[in-house]
Amino acid sequence: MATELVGKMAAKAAMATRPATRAYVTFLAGDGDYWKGVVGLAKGLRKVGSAYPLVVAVLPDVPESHRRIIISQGCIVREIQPVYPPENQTQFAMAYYVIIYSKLRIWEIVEYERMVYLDADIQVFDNIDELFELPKGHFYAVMDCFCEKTWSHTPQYKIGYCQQCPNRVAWPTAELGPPPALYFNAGMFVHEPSMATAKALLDTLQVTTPTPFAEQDFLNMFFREQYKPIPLIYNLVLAMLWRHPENVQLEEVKAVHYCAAVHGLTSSMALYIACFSFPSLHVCSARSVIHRCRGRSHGGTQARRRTWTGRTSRCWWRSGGPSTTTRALTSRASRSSRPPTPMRSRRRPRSRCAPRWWRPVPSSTSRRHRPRDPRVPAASLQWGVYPCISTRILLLFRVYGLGSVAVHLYYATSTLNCEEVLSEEFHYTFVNTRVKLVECYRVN
Ligand SMILES: O=c1ccn([C@@H]2O[C@H](COP(=O)(O)OP(=O)(O)O)[C@@H](O)[C@H]2O)c(=O)[nH]1
Ligand SMILES: OC[C@H]1O[C@H](O[C@@H]2[C@@H](O)[C@H](O)[C@@H](O)[C@H](O)[C@@H]2O)[C@H](O)[C@@H](O)[C@H]1O
Repeated sequence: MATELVGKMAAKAAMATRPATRAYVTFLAGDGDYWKGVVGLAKGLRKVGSAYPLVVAVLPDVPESHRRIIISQGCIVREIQPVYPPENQTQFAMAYYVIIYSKLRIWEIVEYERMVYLDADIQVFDNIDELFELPKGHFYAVMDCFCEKTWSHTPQYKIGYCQQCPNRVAWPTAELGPPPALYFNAGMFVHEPSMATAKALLDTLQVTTPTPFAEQDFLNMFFREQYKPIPLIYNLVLAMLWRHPENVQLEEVKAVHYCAAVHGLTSSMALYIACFSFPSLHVCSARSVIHRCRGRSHGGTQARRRTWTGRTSRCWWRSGGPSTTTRALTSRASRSSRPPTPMRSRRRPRSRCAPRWWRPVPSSTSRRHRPRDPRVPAASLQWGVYPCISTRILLLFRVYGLGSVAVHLYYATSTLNCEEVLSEEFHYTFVNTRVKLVECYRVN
């Protein structure tokens, strides 16, 4: 507690002395729940002792009530005008991407000589102020992944090529020409606002055919020469966990991007909404679901049926470990009955690079000899998962309190060590029709 207080005082002092030429910036549009993501982002940046303010570029349609809340969290609200792409028949990957071109307005916030843009569905778990010290003249962002279904319109997806794992499927240069240029995720980037750049962006946009990933595709085209990849610890797109776990050093992750986290889990969302409105609903623990899954594991060789137990490693969230609520939920939940019907993935999981931190543990290895991470609730240490479970995500939740759902996420994939995930509690908020994970730090 004392260190946190010192961190905050240091951050306030640093903020007071440093010229306000640097700031984080996010984008907020509409009257949906994205403001909650902004609140979570503001709390996260404060909690990690960031020395710079958070500017929120809001479209005119953001209600006054939402603006007041984000201002109360110390954000600087800056209204921007919408930017629309030229009229075109192109289908965006997501219908609402049409408004996200307005993100380009942040180049007009020229009172800052350098800004770090973060989507409102990003949460920061460690200080990332060092990004402001990167050499000027480049566009810094994290490489994206092409493996989610949202990429099904691309040749990369069709042949199973991904820049995150270029050796898995070689790019067929003979048929398709040179491989695609490195492509970044536009949920986080470091940029230098300037009216000249803003004008060049908006003028170029008016003569550029819109594409499925809207402003992300556009920015990748515009900054193709200046783009410099930075480590994924600054923008861990959740899909990386089940697509390229070998590229993820969980203990190093500083910012998590909750996009593509629960695409297409419509029945689970319906389940959430049901629970969301019946506050006393209590659902089972991951453990009973795993036992149930064991009976359902599909395919896979006998060798693969061994119980694998990921090593006990630090959970991502540098908190002091799960709250008492988590422990209570974990232990209490383990007594509950019928688990929800596990989701089945519609597609057979793509061949994956072998996950790094998994290692086969002979069944004789008793739990006694496994190192115990004190921050991970005891219950979750007993869980191993069969790598061949095809179910992608089993969501277990208990509704409590006013409108927040404490969720114990269990990714029943062959790649994720459930200990890392189960050791944390999330607050779900509903962001439009897509459930997003936003860990909202409690109001301090
Ligand atoms: O209705 C919307 C849709 C998007 N956004 C903003 O645009 C960003 C990008 O949208 P989204 O996170 O849905 O994109 P994803 O990374 O999930 O594709 C969000 O994080 C918000 O900051 C918003 O404020 N309102
Ligand atoms: O407008 C296009 C968006 O493109 C990016 O999201 C994508 C990308 O992450 C894909 O890799 C996922 O598969 C996909 O689900 C997700 O929507 C940015 O994060 C977001 O800010 C925004 O620019």
